[in-house]
Amino acid sequence: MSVLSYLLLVLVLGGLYYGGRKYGLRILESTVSLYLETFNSGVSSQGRPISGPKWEFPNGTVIERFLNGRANSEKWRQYGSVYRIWSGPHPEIVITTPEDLKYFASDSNNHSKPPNSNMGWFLGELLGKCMGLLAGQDWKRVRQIFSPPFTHSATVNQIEVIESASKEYVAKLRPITKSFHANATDTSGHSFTVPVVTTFTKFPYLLTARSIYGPMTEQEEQKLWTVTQERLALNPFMFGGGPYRFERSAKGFDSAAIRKLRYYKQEWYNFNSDMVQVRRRRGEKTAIVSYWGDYEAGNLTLEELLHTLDELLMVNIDVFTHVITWFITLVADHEEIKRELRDEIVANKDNILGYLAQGDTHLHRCFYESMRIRPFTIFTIGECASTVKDFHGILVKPNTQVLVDVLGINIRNAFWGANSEAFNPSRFKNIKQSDLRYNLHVFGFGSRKCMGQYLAGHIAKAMVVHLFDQYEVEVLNGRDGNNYDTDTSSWTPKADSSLQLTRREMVESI
Ligand code: HEM
Repeated sequence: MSVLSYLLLVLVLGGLYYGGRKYGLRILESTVSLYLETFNSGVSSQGRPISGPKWEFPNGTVIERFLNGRANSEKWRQYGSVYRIWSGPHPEIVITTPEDLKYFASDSNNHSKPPNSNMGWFLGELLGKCMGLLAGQDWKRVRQIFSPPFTHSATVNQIEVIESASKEYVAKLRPITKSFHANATDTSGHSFTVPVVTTFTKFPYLLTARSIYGPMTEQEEQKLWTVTQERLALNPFMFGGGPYRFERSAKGFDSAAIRKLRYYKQEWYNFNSDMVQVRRRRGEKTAIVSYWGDYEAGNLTLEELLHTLDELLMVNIDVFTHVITWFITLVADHEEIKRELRDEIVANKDNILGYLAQGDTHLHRCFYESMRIRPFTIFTIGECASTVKDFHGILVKPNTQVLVDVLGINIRNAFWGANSEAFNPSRFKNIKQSDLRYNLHVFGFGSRKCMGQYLAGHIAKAMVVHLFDQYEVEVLNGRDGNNYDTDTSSWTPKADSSLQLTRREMVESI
């Protein structure tokens, strides 16, 4: 080899190495995108082509959809009203209008869910068989077993307990919050400051747990809280995708995560089994005893039982905290709305239980309005139709997951008028319930509506009623003009405000 050709070879190899290092990721992403668009497009080549963001290493666009949903909902509008994103190698079709939602939901009884919601093996280990991811007869069977304590009438029977526990919790906020975070500061003799997220996470969670386990001792609550922390520590792997999508690669890549997963699964089994034994010995017929009985009778598998309990508690802790933090922050930050709420609370103090259950109150409208403008997830969890779906010529193949852009329904929708982003609970006053069906997404749609919606509503409303009755509530930090800070430490973007609470000694307590 001559010196010249050797130099040429070195130049070419060096160029490839340098180019690979500099552009390797882009080349990889473009190649994978092209491959997936050709061989796993999710749409039929007989119809109109679909566009959407490019596949990104290593998970497609799924992380972006969960953690940065609000910004992406805006950014991805450039792809039209129906577009495609990716969860790992799986195409997911996003619809953004009430008309398309109505058309998609028209046969929702026959919809299914893709295995592990397209999130891979690690999520499947925790939630693969939970009710929310089942379909067909399996879903019907499991929903029938789990739903009795959560029906409207069953939760109305729990309101008294929820109401008095909330009143007590709120009354003791100063000593309670001082004990679990250092920055629950006294600003004067009557006022103190609390961060909304930590103050309203554990208590509503334990109230939800009470509807499953019945009254719990302090030790049982502490144990549940410890297991919950172990479970929440697994969320990054569950959402992280990459190697965690497959059993082999997860085990090869991160044995520590696998050890944590196994430990949690054993602890979760032990906790529930212990709770059942104690309640059985006392002859109590709480929901957990009935669920466990169905498992022993062969009506539920152990995975269905433990995964669904995980869904009810561990998944929903982030959902519920999200909803409560926005409910409180938005009311606290709108003087007129806050005043109207206080007046309504005073007017209803002799019938507080009935007031909490009512759906035609300012309180209820505040609850719905906060969920409308601050949904816990911008893109829905998604489901698949069993037939081809024709969205304006884009033919989505059966069993392809379809997601709804909730902001497209709840905000960027002519139904809500010009000021659709403003927090204005009164807008619900003149709207018929039936008109909300495809124009509002808060507790889901079709037959898969949230099983915990009544319980969640009663708990959230009871907390808000007592908070605003007992204190003058102001948003101290966490707002910058019209924008609010969000807590991005987990998968739902909670309101990250701090509240100044001042005892309302002058107002007669309920
Ligand atoms: C205010 C708080 C809550 C909101 C906004 C909410 C919202 C939702 C939504 C939108 C869905 C449909 C998910 C999908 O697209 O598949 C859903 C499903 C579900 N939710 Fe909730 N949820 C809340 C609280 C709760 C609580 C506290 C529980 C437990 C007691 C719960 C249990 C469930 C279950 C089991 C499902 C699956 C239903 C099925 O597939 O049949 N939720 N929820």
